[in-house]
Amino acid sequence: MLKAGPIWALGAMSGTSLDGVDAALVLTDGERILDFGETGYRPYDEEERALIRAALGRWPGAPEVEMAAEIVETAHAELLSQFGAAALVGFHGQTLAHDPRGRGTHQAGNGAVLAEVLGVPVVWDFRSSDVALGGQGAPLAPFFHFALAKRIGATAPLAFLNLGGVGNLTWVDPSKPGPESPGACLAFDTGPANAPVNDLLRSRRGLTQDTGGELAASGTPDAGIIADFLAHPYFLRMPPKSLDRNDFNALLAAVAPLPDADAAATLTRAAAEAVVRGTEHFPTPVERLLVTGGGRHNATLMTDLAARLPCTVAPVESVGLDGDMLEAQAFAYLAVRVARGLPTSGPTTTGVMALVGGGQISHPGV
Ligand SMILES: Nc1ncnc2c1ncn2[C@@H]1O[C@H](COP(=O)(O)OP(=O)(O)OP(=O)(O)O)[C@@H](O)[C@H]1O
Ligand SMILES: CC(=O)N[C@H]1[C@@H]2OC[C@@H](O2)[C@@H](O)[C@@H]1O[C@H](C)C(=O)O
Repeated sequence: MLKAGPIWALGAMSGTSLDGVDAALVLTDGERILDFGETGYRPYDEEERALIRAALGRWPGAPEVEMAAEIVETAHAELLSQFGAAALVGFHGQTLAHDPRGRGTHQAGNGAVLAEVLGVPVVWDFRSSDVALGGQGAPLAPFFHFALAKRIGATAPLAFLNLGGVGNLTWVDPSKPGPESPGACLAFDTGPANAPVNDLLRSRRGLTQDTGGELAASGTPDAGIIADFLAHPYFLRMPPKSLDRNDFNALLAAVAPLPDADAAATLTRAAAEAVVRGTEHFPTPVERLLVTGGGRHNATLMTDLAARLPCTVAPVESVGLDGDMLEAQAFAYLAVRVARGLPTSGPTTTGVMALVGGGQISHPGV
């Protein structure tokens, strides 16, 4: 087991929006964050993205999954081998299917392969043991969010919102001693965030995203579709709770008859409303919501949120953090926690029965 004391760990995340791999160095002892280091990004090209997309919703054993895993491993090896100083790697992989109370959760990419290529220990498969112990296996960033709240000197409860393919919220109380302390964190997925609008732009216009939320800004949200969406039982379910990228495909189907701009406006407003519903589960109100993930670049989504929430809504850059790299940094931090035998999730972040340290460690040459 890793001894106490800070090390530079390299985290890597390939998120549900399928844009590419983010990587970032963090100096941490698995409790405190002492510094942030170099970052990098390796986009998937069109062919790679199409092959990963073809594996979504499939499980190990399917040829599409093997193909996706190879792409994920190669992209990570290319990106991570450019970093020098890491003593440990945290490799999330690419979620292809997530069904925690059914077939489980699967992130493509084998950490043992990466450990060989990189010549350093790799922590990976972060979600399976949480699911095996009755948890959702997601979200896992909350313990890192707690450490971030401490690092920025927060003393009152605040929330982090990640707007990736799916959205997730973490409420944290930084006055508690650690993320595993009772009452320190509450976390859950809010609903679809960028994934539906990306899928719309891809199918209607051959684009990857609604840059700046400009198309959505030029349309009118369909109130009936949003009301139907918000009637989904997911929003009333008590957290912790998590989602698969494709759990809300019905929303995308519902906007099919609308013109492009109205469809984009509807999907964007739905993402914002899902977050608002999420905040209703907070144990206490927060004064600020710090937004990370690519959706913070979507001005329409950010305006929709600010107009509907009683607190300050600001990108994490407002407190000196990097919203494009936060999740990669999270997996660097979590890797050190795994290596030190510290928990990475608990009953209030994933609904797991007890505190659990997810992840297996692969060493090179073994
Ligand atoms: N300038 C922009 N304007 C609008 N949307 C943007 C912009 N930049 C990024 N995005 C959105 O953010 C997405 C990428 O976000 P991010 O990298 O946080 O997602 P992810 O990490 O793949 O997802 P997850 O957190 O669900 O795993 C893009 O696919 C796009 O939808
Ligand atoms: C199963 C899975 O990969 N979930 C992702 C996804 O993307 C956002 C949201 O859904 C969150 O639950 C999670 O990722 C972040 C990094 C997390 O685990 O905190």
